[in-house]
Amino acid sequence: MTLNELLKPLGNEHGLTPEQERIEINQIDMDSREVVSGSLFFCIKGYTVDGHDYAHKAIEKGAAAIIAERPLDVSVPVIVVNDAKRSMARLASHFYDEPTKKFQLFGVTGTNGKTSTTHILDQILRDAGQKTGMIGTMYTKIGDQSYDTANTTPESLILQRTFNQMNNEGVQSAVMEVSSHALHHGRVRGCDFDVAVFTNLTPDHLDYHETMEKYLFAKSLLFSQLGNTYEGKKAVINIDDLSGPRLAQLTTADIITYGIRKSADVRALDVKLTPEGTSFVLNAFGKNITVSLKLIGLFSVYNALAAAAAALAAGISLDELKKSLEKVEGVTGRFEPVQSGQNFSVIVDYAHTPDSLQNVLDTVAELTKGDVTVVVGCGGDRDASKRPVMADIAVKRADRAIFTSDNPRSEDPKRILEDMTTGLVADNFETILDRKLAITRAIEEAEEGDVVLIAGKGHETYQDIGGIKHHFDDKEVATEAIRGRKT
Ligand SMILES: CC(=O)N[C@H]1[C@@H](OP(=O)(O)OP(=O)(O)OC[C@H]2O[C@@H](n3ccc(=O)[nH]c3=O)[C@H](O)[C@@H]2O)O[C@H](CO)[C@@H](O)[C@@H]1O[C@H](C)C(=O)N[C@@H](C)C(=O)N[C@H](CCC(=O)O)C(=O)O
Ligand SMILES: Nc1ncnc2c1ncn2[C@@H]1O[C@H](COP(=O)(O)OP(=O)(O)OP(=O)(O)O)[C@@H](O)[C@H]1O
Ligand SMILES: N[C@H](CCC[C@H](N)C(=O)O)C(=O)O
Ligand SMILES: [Mg+2]
Repeated sequence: MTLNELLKPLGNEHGLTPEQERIEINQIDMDSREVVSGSLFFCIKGYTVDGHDYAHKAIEKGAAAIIAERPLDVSVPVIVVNDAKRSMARLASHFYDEPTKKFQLFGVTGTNGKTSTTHILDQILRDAGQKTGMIGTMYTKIGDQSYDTANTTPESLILQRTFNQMNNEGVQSAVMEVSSHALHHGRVRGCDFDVAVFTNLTPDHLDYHETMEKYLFAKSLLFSQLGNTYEGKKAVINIDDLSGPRLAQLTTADIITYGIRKSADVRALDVKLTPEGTSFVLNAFGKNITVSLKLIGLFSVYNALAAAAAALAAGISLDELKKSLEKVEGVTGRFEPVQSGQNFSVIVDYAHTPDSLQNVLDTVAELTKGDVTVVVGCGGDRDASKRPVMADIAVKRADRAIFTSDNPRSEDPKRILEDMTTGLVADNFETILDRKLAITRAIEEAEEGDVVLIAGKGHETYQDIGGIKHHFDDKEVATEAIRGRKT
């Protein structure tokens, strides 16, 4: 594609000579280390460094033109824009010929349940015979091939590149998690969502968004960018959540509500929770069907409803989706039991917000007669306001809490534990900084019928201490501790 053709979405006035307009662009990049001969390089101001400082490196590697937010004294054409990130999102979708217009795109946002909901929806779509793509916290997946990702929702350029690959590989539907950071940063600008799903909104990321109002505002961008009703776009909204009705007001798309407590288009009635699974009557647009899930807890019913409503929005039949819901297995690291022949339960879960910890502890309490010990910490360089709240939930809803390190990142792990426990009035907790020791202690002291809930890191296979990722897997450590017990 020529530079002139590539720049079309930005308007026509770039001050380029006819010769510069004809420059052939064969790749677009935001990382100088990936630039090849003929790349267009975007200078992005990051949190750590400023991409403008890497323009020279990019040119050394063959960049043919630069998009920047200020003029640069370099040997290749520089197109100056007000906001390089926004321009990148628009140009990336154009460069790859608007890939998301060519398949069905589902976006799932909300504080908790995005990964779980996307996995359930993916199962339903696959069972309906579709080739699917997935983008989220755990990986990017195209068909059966998965790729590592650094973010829950990657930067626009990486997103559009991935969508292009999905398109080339014949993907019919893609399901993605859309984080509030991504919405606020404009990473999903240029994504043509067909169905947007809202799970819930509870406190998290307030270091970044500052207030719940601003956090909701960021989430709402997914719904306000959904387009108008004539395009058949659908907004799938949890109407039991306090923010649900507000989001419904912020979109002109068709609305499909789901929930349990209130009247909704897609509703679960007569919910029965057991340690083995969950059953309910699924009432969808007036039609009833019974569903038995292998998934545990009321929150899983919400995730199943969200996925079911999105699938119905996309034309999947109720009978088809019932079959998928009944076979869907839990996602790695989400309420996942660790079994090594012991006579007590060990559950690894990814609860890292107050609401998810509360939900999971309530679920455990409801399903068990024994004592519950929770092992939990809070991540460093993340919302510190949730630390005392999570500690308070832990001591109130478990019989005993062991507070430990999560991913301290650049913070002093002792300080994080102090943030959690200073002012905590309770006598049923202790702090053990070393996560392995904390898990081992909880498991060594468990008695028959008890539950040990290891929360916060779920599927993660590392612990980030001071920016270095050490191998750490809660499930591995728990299995080792169970095997090491004398009885
Ligand atoms: C705070 C934040 O959002 N950071 C994101 C940001 O990193 P950054 O600002 O530090 O980037 P930087 O290193 O300063 O680089 C700036 C620019 O210089 C370029 N560069 C850099 C070095 C070089 O040699 N050459 C070069 O060209 C970089 O490619 C980049 O374009 O841009 C990176 C590339 O896109 C992201 O991976 C990174 O996410 C980090 C990993 C992160 O932790 N983000 C969190 C806050 C986040 O976004 N989380 C949400 C999920 C939240 C949730 O709901 O749970 C998510 O969607 O992941
Ligand atoms: N619908 C829900 N409501 C409340 N808590 C939930 C819900 N679904 C899952 N959880 C809890 O939240 C944890 C994380 O779930 P999941 O990974 O699906 O969320 P997520 O929104 O993808 O999180 P992240 O923001 O890290 O990507 C689970 O381990 C469980 O404890
Ligand atoms: N996507 C979440 C993951 C948190 C996981 C937890 N283990 C932590 O490190 O805080 C975040 O970036 O806030
Ligand atoms: Mg996720």
